[in-house]
This record gives sequence, structure tokens and C-alpha cells, in this order.
Amino acid sequence: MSEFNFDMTLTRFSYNGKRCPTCHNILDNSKAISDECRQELDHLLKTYYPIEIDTSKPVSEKLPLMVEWWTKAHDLLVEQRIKKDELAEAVRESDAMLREGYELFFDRLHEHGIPLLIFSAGIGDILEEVIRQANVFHSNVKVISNYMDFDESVEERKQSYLDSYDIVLVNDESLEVPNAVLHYLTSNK
Ligand SMILES: Nc1ccn([C@@H]2O[C@H](COP(=O)(O)O)[C@@H](O)[C@H]2O)c(=O)n1
Repeated sequence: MSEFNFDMTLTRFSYNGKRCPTCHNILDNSKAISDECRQELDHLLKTYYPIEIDTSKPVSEKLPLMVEWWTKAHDLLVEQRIKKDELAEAVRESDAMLREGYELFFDRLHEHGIPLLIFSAGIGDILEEVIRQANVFHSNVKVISNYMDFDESVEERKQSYLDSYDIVLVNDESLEVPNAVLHYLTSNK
């Protein structure tokens, strides 16, 4: 079994002198969030990242502050009502990159049936998308991370209902339609 972190461990730290994004940064830089939210997330990053990399502070001191960071950032992201299909686009348009030699690494672990456990304080949905778009999301890869819950709106589900049923009612709290059907059936008898 092999165990790895994701951001900056399996992904590149920089490319051609430019910093590569973490899973959070992919979303922070995407069209899926508003400029106001982007600014607030950036403010959080500038506040908490220096604490994360401060080697003079013990882990016990940093841990609650990191949890505070993720909680605040996740609360802001929830308010954005991000849609699932926006994530793939955010990853495609980002500068996220797995480290050089990743194909050999992922493929060989898969060939030998060695599980690859990826632990991340990032966003699992984004992380998986990075691996998927690199074509190395093999069956031996297991991700332990934070996942988003998507609120599928009526609008998004409407087509599948229309394909399955004769009548689809939207925003109708009454029994008008069932009563009309009942009336038709009973008065024709
Ligand atoms: N709002 C946040 C919270 C965390 N990060 C960074 O994500 C990294 C996750 O790293 P893993 O090794 O667990 O994948 C963490 O190191 C933070 O720097 C962020 O960018 N934004």
C-alpha cells in the first residue's frame, strides 16, 4: 500500500517559475465563484498559509487554525452554489499539474495491484477531476478528502422527469391536475 498527500506532493509546486494551484486555488481562480468570494478566500489564504508553513509553530498550535481556515473557506464556497459540471471546467482551465513522471508512478502501482491512498485536506471532487483529466484515475486509487454536496435543482432534474413521466408539475402545490384526471376518468364511465 502507498499513501500520499495530494497538493504539492503529487501535484507540482511550480511550472516555468509560476506557482501551481492547490485544489482550493483551482476553485478560487475559477469562474464558478464571484469576485467578492475570491477576495475573501484570498484574504483567508494570506492569513492562514503563512501559519501552515511556519516551522517555528508546533502542530498542536497550527491544527485548530487550519481547521478554522478550511471551515471559513468551505462556508464561503457553499454560499456560491457551485454546480458539479463547473468543477471539470475549473480544472481544465487551471494550471494544475501532476508531477513529472506521474504516468509511470500511477500506472506501475496499478499494474502491480498496489493500492494508492491519497489523503488530502483539499477538495476531493477537484482532486479526483485532476487525476481523471490526466487519465490515471485507476481502480487502485482511493481518495480520502472533503467532498462537496450538490443541490440538484428542479431545473437540472426536469429533463429526466420529462423523459420518464407523462405529466411533470413544477411549483404546483395543488391537486388540480390529479382532480382533473380523476374527473375525466370518472365522468367518462
Ligand atoms: N482554503 C484553503 C485550505 C487549504 N489550502 C491548501 O490546501 C492544501 C491541502 O494539502 P493536501 O496535502 O492535504 O492535499 C493545504 O496544504 C493548504 O495549503 C488552500 O489552498 N485553501
